[in-house]
Amino acid sequence: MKTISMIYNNRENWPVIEYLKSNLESIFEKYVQVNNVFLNELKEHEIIEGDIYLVLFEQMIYPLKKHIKNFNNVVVMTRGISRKYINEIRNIPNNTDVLVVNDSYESTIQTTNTFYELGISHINFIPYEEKLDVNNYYSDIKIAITPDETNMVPKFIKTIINIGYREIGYDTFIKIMQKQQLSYKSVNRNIIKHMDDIVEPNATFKSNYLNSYLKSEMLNKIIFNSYEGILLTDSDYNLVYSNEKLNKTFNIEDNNSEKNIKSFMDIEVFKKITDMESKSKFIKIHDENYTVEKNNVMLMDQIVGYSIILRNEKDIRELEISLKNHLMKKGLFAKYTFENIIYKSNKMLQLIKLSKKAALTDYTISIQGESGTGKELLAQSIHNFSNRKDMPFVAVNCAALPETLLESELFGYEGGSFTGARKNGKVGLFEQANTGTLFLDEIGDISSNFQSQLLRVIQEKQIMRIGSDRLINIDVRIIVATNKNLEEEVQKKNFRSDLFYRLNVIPIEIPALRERKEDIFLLLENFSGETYSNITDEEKSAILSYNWPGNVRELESATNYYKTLDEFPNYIINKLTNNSKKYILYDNTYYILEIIKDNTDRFHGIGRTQLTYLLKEKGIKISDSKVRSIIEWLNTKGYIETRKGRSGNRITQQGIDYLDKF
Ligand SMILES: Nc1ncnc2c1ncn2[C@@H]1O[C@H](COP(=O)(O)OP(=O)(O)OP(=O)(O)O)[C@@H](O)[C@H]1O
Repeated sequence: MKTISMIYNNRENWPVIEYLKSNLESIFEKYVQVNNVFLNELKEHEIIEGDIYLVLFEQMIYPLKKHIKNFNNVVVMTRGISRKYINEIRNIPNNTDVLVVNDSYESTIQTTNTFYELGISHINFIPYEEKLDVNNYYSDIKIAITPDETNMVPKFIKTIINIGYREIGYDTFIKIMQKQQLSYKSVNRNIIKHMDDIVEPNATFKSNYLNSYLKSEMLNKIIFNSYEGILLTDSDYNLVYSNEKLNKTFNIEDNNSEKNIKSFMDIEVFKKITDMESKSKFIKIHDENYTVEKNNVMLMDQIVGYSIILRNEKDIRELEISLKNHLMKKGLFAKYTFENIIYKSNKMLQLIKLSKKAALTDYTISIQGESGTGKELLAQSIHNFSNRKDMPFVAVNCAALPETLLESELFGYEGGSFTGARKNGKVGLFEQANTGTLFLDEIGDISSNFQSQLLRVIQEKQIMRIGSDRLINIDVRIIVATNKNLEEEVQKKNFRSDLFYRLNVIPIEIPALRERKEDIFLLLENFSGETYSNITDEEKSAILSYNWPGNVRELESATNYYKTLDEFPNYIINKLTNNSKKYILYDNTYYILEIIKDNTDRFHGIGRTQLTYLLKEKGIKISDSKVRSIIEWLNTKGYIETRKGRSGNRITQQGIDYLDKF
């Protein structure tokens, strides 16, 4: 709490003394204590205590010389006039003589000056002097203005405009506030309210104050509540500003400015911060990890201070998680990174090197590759490696949607713009992907009309929702993918060449799996897990010689098949044996299906026990649980039907067709 010493000559005008005290207290509330000091009661060299010495007139400063130590804290009070009386004064006819009466000659002059400074000059203000009020000196004057000193107005004057006690001017409050760092929210609010009530000569001052207050409030809102700790110091590391987060980190009581930051930091932390040469550094503070960024504040070529920003690793992670959660909830999230791409081949190594470089740019990337080669996996990895990784990743399969739907999905629409449209309209995927990445899969399949629309969006970086005439700016990185050869499509005139060149800025071609056989076993090992060691050499050579038209996706499903049934599908093994019946050795599924077929007519089907018996009879060693799982798989494929009771398992037409393929 600060003390304001209000200096008066004497106690004569007690109501004003009380009034001014309450005026000060109404603005500074609990933050100040007001003491009245009367010059005529002070002893010879008596020192007045106080953080601020508030005097009514400049003339009072001189007598204070003997009683105060620090003249920096003397403030001369300005006074304003309540707005409600001004119009009454303005309505006085031109050139009228008006007597101004106040309790002392000094205050009478001060009041008169205030009127002139407020631009009221159409009347003649005559300052009242008691000693002249003899011999009808003022007898021609008919109107008097007084700040509540009506009893001092000569009796013959009938019209008195009482403007009430003059209030303390807002510039006085602001001076006190700035000198004593009393810039509390409620104090600022009180001053602004007070400004509306009184008129003061210095109107520009008022608007400047209001603007700077609004600006600082806005900055405060952003900076003060930031999740980052923000600290501003002078060049000697004395605190100039700290926001709430920083105050909490270091337990700083508010408005502790002019303190050296050393006073609230551990010496090691202080040293690390002051010694910092690089812009950013990791520092442990109270056992938590922070990244600290320090920047010089320059004036001409001199360092006048430092701005220091602290980010708690935990907060950054939480922020990332909450953004990711939000995007995940909305499905706008890329799951895969380059770490998830399994490869060994040099071809893939080069491709990943190129993709990583491309990821760091904002150029459009065009991925070409057969189905199942990992185009979406690569697109997601590129997004997660790019600067947009914390922003949305939106994938659209262009071949899966009819043209009109694709258009409304991508561009969105205004409410009620077509039949069946949602009432409130729809935000398109371009907008949802804003600041992130849009992955357009199967781009080779879009209609020529849609090709034109897409070209426009890519060129203009703006979209317009269907049914709207408002352009929306978008900042989206586009990755397209196709299993078609787009160059050939351009030659065949199925794809616009201008769009092709726009999309093909960085072309990446993923080789088919058969063109990078080195990757096959590594992928197989990853997909099969523990069961990898059970895979026989014959199976491996079959896998290697198979040409994998479905690429990695097909290898993944074949491995899942193996994990369930302990063997690979016939069509893979068959390739090795070149259509010879030897495959049966490797393929119990085929053998079981054949037995079921042979038994379907005779017994209307065959039970599992009987089946296992027949298998054993033929010298095939197979566990009961294995037979069960093969039966289940054949059922799910629709190759057999399993009925309860004795009729057991029967082959279906589909099963017969499947067998016929071999
Ligand atoms: N190199 C790889 N490492 C690990 N998994 C892979 C690899 N390549 C592809 N895959 C996996 O194969 C499957 C198919 O990949 P993806 O969907 O990315 O292929 P695509 O080329 O986009 O297919 P389509 O053309 O059919 O859309 C996915 O499960 C993916 O995780």
